[in-house]
Amino acid sequence: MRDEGTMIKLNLGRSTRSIYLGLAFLSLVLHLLLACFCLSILQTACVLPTSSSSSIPKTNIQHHQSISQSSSSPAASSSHKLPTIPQNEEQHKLNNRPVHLKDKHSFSDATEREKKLIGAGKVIQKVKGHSKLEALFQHPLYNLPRPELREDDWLLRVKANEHARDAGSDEEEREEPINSDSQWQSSSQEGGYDRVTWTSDVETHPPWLRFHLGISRWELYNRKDPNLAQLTHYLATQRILGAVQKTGGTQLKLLMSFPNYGQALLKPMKQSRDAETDVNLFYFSDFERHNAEIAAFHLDRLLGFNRIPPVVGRLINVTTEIREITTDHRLSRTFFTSPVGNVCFYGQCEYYCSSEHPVCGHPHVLEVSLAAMLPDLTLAARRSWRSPWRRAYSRTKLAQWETDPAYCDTVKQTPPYNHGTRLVDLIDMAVLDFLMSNMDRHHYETFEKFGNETFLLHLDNGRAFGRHSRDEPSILAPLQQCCRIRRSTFLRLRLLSLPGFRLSDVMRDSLLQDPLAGVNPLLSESHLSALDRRLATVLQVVQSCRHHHKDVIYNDLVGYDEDHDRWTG
Ligand SMILES: Nc1ncnc2c1ncn2[C@@H]1O[C@H](COP(=O)(O)OP(=O)(O)OP(=O)(O)O)[C@@H](O)[C@H]1O
Ligand SMILES: [Mn+2]
Repeated sequence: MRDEGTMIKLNLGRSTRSIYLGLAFLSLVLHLLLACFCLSILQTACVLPTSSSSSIPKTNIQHHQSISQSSSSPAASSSHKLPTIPQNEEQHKLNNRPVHLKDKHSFSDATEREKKLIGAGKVIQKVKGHSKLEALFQHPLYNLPRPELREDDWLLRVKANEHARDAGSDEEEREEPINSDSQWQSSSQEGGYDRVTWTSDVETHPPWLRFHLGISRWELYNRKDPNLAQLTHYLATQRILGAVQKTGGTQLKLLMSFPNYGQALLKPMKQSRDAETDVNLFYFSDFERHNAEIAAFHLDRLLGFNRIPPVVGRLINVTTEIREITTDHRLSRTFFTSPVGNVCFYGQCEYYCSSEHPVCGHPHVLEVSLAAMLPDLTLAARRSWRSPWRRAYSRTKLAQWETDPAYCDTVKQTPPYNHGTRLVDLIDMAVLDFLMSNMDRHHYETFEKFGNETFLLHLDNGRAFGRHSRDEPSILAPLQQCCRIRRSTFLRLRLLSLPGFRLSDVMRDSLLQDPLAGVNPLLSESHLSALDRRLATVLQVVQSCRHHHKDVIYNDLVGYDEDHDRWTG
């Protein structure tokens, strides 16, 4: 029995061992199969997103996909060169920001959101290859020879520092902070500001300062200046140190300050993007729109004017970035929590500053526009000019230009419109305003330093883009009544009416560069197509002028190749 027992045990032992061996072999084969299977799946998964991202992003999701490939784009990488942006700080702030982006893929970590905040459009253009926007800016009409600038054609120059020998300063130790008599030294004693470490060497200047130093007699910025992208990135990402109400003007706006003395003018989102202005509301009662400020900057740049300070969209936290840091009691007093738990405020101003017209976070996050501030008035005084075609700002009265068909003859004889380019500059502004349906251009400004020989600043565009279903022909009155237009403007307008450069298309492309484009398109399709319709109207008015008058075209392009004229239509 014992032997039998041992036999059985031995037999059992042998068969168990072979069963184990078999099982081990099976599991090995299965593992191998599994590994092969996984590998093949992983490969497909890696290929898929690349192929789908080669198309023009149309939805939010596709948009984010193409942005997520942006880490190596020049826009993104150049931003790392900025000396003033502490990366950790930005990440920290972004991490604290409640997410309300419609990012279905939601890897939604700080880096993703940061990528969204830096020039998304640059990436989109890359993915698309040769975009209409790129083609437009490569056209000769956007690369005309620039007038040679003399010393007094610059708005500001860094004061030569007698003690610091800047010439050929290749030793780093020599980079001293600007001395106390420097015009760039701020008198502000508030805490939190970075120690000023910039010198007369441009490389050390923060983007806002480079913007100020780049303002010339003929334009606010050079479109090709790489500092432009750095400035918008700066406005979109810098830590907010201060927020106070800006006085002057009628509606609520805030002056925001950043660690290295940069400042921006903030206009908050008050209505949804698609809300059309009530037809029964007079133009002077209309709300201001943050997206109109952003879109106006892009449109002005597309028209080749470069007369609007750069404006960028941003999501801010009204609690941590306004309420908790403001020193403005008139502002902080107006904060409250709405019935649904959103943090709101209304500030103190002439129009719409009441609890019936609150600006509300969601519950803390608010869309705003941030415009780069112009140099302080003590450094660069500006003159405000009343527009000859100013509206009556009355429910009953009409202005003279609305009833007098020969009004322009009077204007043409009145200084400064009787000399130089002032009249055609005003007409440029009328074209811009008609395209975006801005009826609120009561004044315009110029820099005092340049006298009458200079460009016109197109500030305050918050009431543009209110209605897309209607056009307002009276905005074109200066063009219609004077029948005069700059040749460069006319040729660019004609170019923008061609399918290859269509205004609505380049505008859509350009607006994709704004960080808020990742939240919602900055202009609805109806507003974009209104631009094409209005452009056609402008060209018709010029056409009809040319039928009835001589001297319609003011030739500011002497020597410009006529072939380009023919080529653009
Ligand atoms: N980017 C800027 N930098 C410096 N100053 C600016 C800037 N934008 C506007 N301003 C100044 O602030 C003033 C008020 O701004 P804005 O015109 O946008 O406000 P508003 O409330 O719409 O004014 P209004 O009711 O008079 O139209 C302007 O007259 C202008 O002088
Ligand atoms: Mn205004």
